[in-house]
Amino acid sequence: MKLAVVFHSASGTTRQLAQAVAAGAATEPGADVCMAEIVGSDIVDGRFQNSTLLQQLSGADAIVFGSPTYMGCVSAQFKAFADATSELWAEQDWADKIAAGFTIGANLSGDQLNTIQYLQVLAGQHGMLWTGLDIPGGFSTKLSDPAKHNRLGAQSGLIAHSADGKVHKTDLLTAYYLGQRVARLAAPSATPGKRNGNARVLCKDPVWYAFNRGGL
Ligand SMILES: Cc1cc2nc3c(=O)[nH]c(=O)nc-3n(C[C@H](O)[C@H](O)[C@H](O)COP(=O)(O)O)c2cc1C
Repeated sequence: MKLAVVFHSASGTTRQLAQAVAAGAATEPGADVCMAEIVGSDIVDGRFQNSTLLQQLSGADAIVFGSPTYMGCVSAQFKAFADATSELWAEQDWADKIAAGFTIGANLSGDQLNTIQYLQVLAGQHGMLWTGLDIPGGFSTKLSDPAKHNRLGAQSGLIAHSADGKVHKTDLLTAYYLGQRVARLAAPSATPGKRNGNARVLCKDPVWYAFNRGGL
């Protein structure tokens, strides 16, 4: 199973989340995970021109989209990438791939949800199958989750917040979990509507990469 994380990041916080998503996805047995970063030189005269990256994504079973929130939506660089997928859209090349998304903003309520919803619409246009987070913020009565994943409580995708350029450990752990979840759902053994194998193991310790498989 191949999973790609495609993202844009100017100052590195979205990149850290992307790395965490990829690391979480890599824990799924048989997962082949790649990071695809959208960079300025991919964009020529306002158009995203990196056809190699697009081909790479077409070969994936699951794609996780990541962008910083800029002015209440994805960054211009991410949007240039999204516009360039229109030829693939015409063929519905990405139909039935699993999709998910994440974003980060400097304000606690900095309109990040609109970014997630844009990513969800993008996935919908491609006929992809969107997956969010199955963690109800701090309100779970069934989960033992001392790390308090999904601290900001968004479930359509991961919303993170950083006021100082540092990424909160819990946001990284939630990104890691999102990667695990997407990889698990994209795995050939996945059964729709059922959790399989080692599903839904939350980290007990909010330390980056201190993944504890004895979770639940
Ligand atoms: C042009 C621009 C627009 C931004 N707009 C928003 C915004 O609408 N809401 C928000 O919460 N943060 C906003 N931010 C802050 C960024 O989302 C935040 O710094 C983020 O961590 C940057 O991600 P990066 O480190 O991956 O580049 C904006 C930053 C820039 C440069």
